[in-house]
Amino acid sequence: MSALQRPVVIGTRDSALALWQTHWVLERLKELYPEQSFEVKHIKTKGDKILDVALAKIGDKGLFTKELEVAMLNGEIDMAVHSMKDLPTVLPEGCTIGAICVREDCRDILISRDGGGLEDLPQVAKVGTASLRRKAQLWKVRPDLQLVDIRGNLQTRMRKMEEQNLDGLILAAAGVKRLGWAEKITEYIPVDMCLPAVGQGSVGIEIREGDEEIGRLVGALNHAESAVCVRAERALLRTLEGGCQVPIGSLGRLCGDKLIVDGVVASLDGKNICRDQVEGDPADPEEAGVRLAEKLLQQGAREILIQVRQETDL
Ligand SMILES: NCc1[nH]cc(CCC(=O)O)c1CC(=O)O
Repeated sequence: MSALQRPVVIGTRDSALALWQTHWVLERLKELYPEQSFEVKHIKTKGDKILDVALAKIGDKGLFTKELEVAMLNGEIDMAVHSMKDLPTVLPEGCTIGAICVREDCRDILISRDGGGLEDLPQVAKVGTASLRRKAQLWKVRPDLQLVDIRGNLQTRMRKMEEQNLDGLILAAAGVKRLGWAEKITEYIPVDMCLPAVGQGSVGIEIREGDEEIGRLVGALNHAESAVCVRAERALLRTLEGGCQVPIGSLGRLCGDKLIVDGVVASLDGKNICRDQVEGDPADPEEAGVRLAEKLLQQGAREILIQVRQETDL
């Protein structure tokens, strides 16, 4: 591919994790297109500015992505690098996903003060997580835990764990590993116990719809297997109309020539949990995601979601 006669501008949030992910994308692009010049532009999002309110209460879709999309549609940047899990399932008009990159470990992890796993935490231990999805699923196995809201970027959360005297912290493995803190992980939480967030562990590149040059450039970073799994998960979430404020988890996996998709919808207290699995065709991941969502809705997820929306007042 011939180089564009101008630098290609990559937009990113400025958290340490976002920068790590953006530099990973930048390095891959430079390897692929040594003749092309690139620039990185940092953009603050609403989610980076409002740090003292629980995400479930802000409840705003695109909290970590909107300012980047505006900059992209204005032509200030050519692409935006996101954690797929922060990217809403419906994108603004004019925006599209150019690539879903190879997925890191998709699991949630525990960092505990005493170095043990979930089972070793003392009764009524205080554990930090802001995610309703994690709370609901963990309460099912450890109803005694005090799960306290904790927000901010990864460094902030680690600091708050000390300051607030928490016994543990639940985070996504991908972010912790990317920041080089893998040795702090005291347990990988099995996905059978806690299904990850839709898209967790995968980095996505959003581009302008119809921008063929940029589309070709970033298309090379698409990882077919990861993309199939994440597309199925996103179809499930879109069908359930859940945002980060609703306890929904999902994981797509390729097993031979089959796509296996798991999904969960939970009440806020974790007492009512609806979880199931479907098998689908990797050639049509959306069909599998939608079918699983409909199956869950029939099995009680509809009532759970109505109740969650009332309780979170959104
Ligand atoms: N909600 C914040 C967020 N967005 C993406 C990640 C981790 C990296 C990933 O899932 O790709 C995190 C931190 C966390 O949940 O611990």
